[in-house]
Amino acid sequence: MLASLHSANTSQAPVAHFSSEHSCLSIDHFSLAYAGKEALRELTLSVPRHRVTAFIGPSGCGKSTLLRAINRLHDLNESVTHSGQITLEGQDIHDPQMNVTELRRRVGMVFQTPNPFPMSIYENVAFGLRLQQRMPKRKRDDIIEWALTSAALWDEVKDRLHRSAWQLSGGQQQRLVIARTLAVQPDVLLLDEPASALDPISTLKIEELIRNLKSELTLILVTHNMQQAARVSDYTAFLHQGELVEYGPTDQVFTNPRLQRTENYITGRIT
Ligand SMILES: Nc1ncnc2c1ncn2[C@@H]1O[C@H](COP(=O)(O)OP(=O)(O)OP(=O)(O)O)[C@@H](O)[C@H]1O
Repeated sequence: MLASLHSANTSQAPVAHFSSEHSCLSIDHFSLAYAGKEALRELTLSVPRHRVTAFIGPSGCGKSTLLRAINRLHDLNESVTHSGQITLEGQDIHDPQMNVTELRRRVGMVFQTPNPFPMSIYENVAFGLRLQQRMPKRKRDDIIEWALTSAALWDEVKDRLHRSAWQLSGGQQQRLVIARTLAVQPDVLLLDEPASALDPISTLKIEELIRNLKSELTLILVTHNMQQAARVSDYTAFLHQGELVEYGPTDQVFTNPRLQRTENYITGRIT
């Protein structure tokens, strides 16, 4: 899959462009404001399928806002206004035909702090499946084993599936949350600083998991940790003050950025 570079019409940002055949999610001149204050400005980019795309940028540049927009988590916030378009596999996520529950099944979200539900390991992973139509227990058990295996947790929990999820370590809880999200078979996984609350060993496990999961789905990773973005992502987008500054193959963005602003951030001159 080759990314060509072109300039977005409005911002002149160097942007990797993927054909619709390779793109899973497309963001087209998307702007978002909280109570009239712009947090994202005219973002245009497409996210390639079965790759890890990292969003980096200083605090407050709009990374989490973008993830929440992709999941329509701002729907109940009346102060939020937006313009432009986000499409998932060609379908406008704000189209009246779009079922928001189905959107959130197709686009899973994992937050910074692990948030297992106060129930057993098994029930956590089964949670989303129970919202779907009735499923035979045998099939549900198979999916739970598959999701826990995909999240690299099965071997550690297979003998205590009915114990409380809260007995797990922080790193295991985060992998459980990822398993819970995978169980409903999303197309996209949004990860908002998924390892920043974890110790170094747990962080490496999450990074390895992210690299392995791209055979299953498309991943978008928000991280402050540039080494982490360089280690796990295939493409990197640099946001600054709500604008997309640069987007391209991770090696290129980190070793040969096209814009001075990107280099300033990567070398620590913008914090
Ligand atoms: N619910 C909200 N209401 C009002 N303003 C908000 C809200 N959430 C975020 N903002 C503002 O939007 C801008 C972007 O915030 P956002 O959290 O998306 O940035 P970020 O890049 O994820 O930051 P960080 O790396 O610190 O998490 C900031 O100016 C922030 O203050």
